[in-house]
Amino acid sequence: MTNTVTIEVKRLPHGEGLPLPKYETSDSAGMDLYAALADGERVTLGPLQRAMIPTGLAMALPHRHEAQIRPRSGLAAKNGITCLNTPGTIDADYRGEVKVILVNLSNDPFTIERGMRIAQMVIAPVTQGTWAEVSELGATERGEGGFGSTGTR
Ligand SMILES: O=c1ccn([C@H]2C[C@H](O)[C@@H](COP(=O)(O)OP(=O)(O)OP(=O)(O)O)O2)c(=O)[nH]1
Ligand SMILES: [Mg+2]
Repeated sequence: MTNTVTIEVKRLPHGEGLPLPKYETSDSAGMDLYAALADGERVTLGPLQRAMIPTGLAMALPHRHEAQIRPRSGLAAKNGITCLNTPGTIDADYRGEVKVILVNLSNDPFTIERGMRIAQMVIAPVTQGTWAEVSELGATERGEGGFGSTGTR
């Protein structure tokens, strides 16, 4: 059974008329976010250009949850479009508009219009950490090895 939590959502004026994000299939992890640009407005990203795209939504996530804004693989594979700060973090206490920072990593311009599904949002539980300061950390098999220390094959 899929876990669900209820998310309060407020449509901002420029979000009116767009559907609320939804899961495209029954077991999808992410809901696709729509670009809430004005009717007829176009944002064209040239190579390596970025833009913050409005979603027209503000939300109140449940305590101890976050939303992760992730790229859509189709846009990445076909058009080189990804989220610059992936995964973007939406904090549970954020009440502003959710925005998507897109960047064009291809050599061709890419145009975004109202209603395009530009990214996806995954809801995830959050664990906060508290520090326990020590003078020595416990020994492990890995130790300080990292960054390829185990080889490539
Ligand atoms: O892709 C994103 C990333 C963040 N946010 C919003 C929600 C998030 O709760 C807030 C802060 O994000 P973050 O902590 O990543 O940014 P910051 O640069 O650390 O800003 P702040 O100082 O406001 O925390 O900005 C978005 O709308 N889209
Ligand atoms: Mg922050």
